[in-house]
This record gives sequence, C-alpha cells and structure tokens, in this order.
Amino acid sequence: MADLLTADAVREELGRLPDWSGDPTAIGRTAQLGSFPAAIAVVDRVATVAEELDHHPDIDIRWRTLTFRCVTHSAGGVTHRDIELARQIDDIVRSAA
Ligand SMILES: C[C@H](O)[C@H](O)[C@H]1CNC2=NC(N)=NC(=O)C2=N1
Repeated sequence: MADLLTADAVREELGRLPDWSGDPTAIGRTAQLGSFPAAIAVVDRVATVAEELDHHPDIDIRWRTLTFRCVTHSAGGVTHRDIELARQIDDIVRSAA
C-alpha cells in the first residue's frame, strides 16, 4: 500500500504540476475543453489510464468543464500514485482537442 506524502512533499510535487492545487488530503484541477464531446473523450482516455494504473480519479463533468480530484482512498490521502495519475491526466488534457 502506498505511503502518504508529507505536506512538504505534496507542495514540492505541486510545484511541478502548475495546473493542480491541493494538500495532503487531495489534489485537484479543472480543465476547460472545447465541447462536451471533447470533454467526454478526455474522460474516456483518463478512464483507460486509470484502469492501467489501477488508480482512479474522482471526476466531475459539467458541460465542457472537467474537475479531477485525486486521492488514494486506501491510504486516506495523497500518495505518489495520485501524482503519477495527475501527470497522466495533464498529458491527456494537453493533447485534447
Ligand atoms: C482493488 C483495487 O486495486 C483498489 O480498490 C484500487 C482501485 N483504484 C483506486 N483508486 C484510488 N484513487 N484509490 C484507491 O485506493 C484505489 N484502489
């Protein structure tokens, strides 16, 4: 089971994830896509990566705005698994329509 990151570690990781914010309890970001279908296509690609990582984000879908929240539920806070998932989400959003 992954270890919880300290507040300093989370702060350091967020320094490399400029679109994300949060604290040791969870990290999150929003993403504005160009259309609802484009947002859903991003969610579908994130779902594939989440399955590959066996690590799943909370996703809020509101028309073209996606809100991702990552926390390791089994650890009750942020672990390196959330940081890796956040990086993967950024890659998908960056390459989206
Ligand atoms: C059995 C399976 O590996 C676990 O339930 C995984 C699935 N995806 C998960 N996702 C997240 N965010 N936290 C978890 O603790 C978690 N656990």
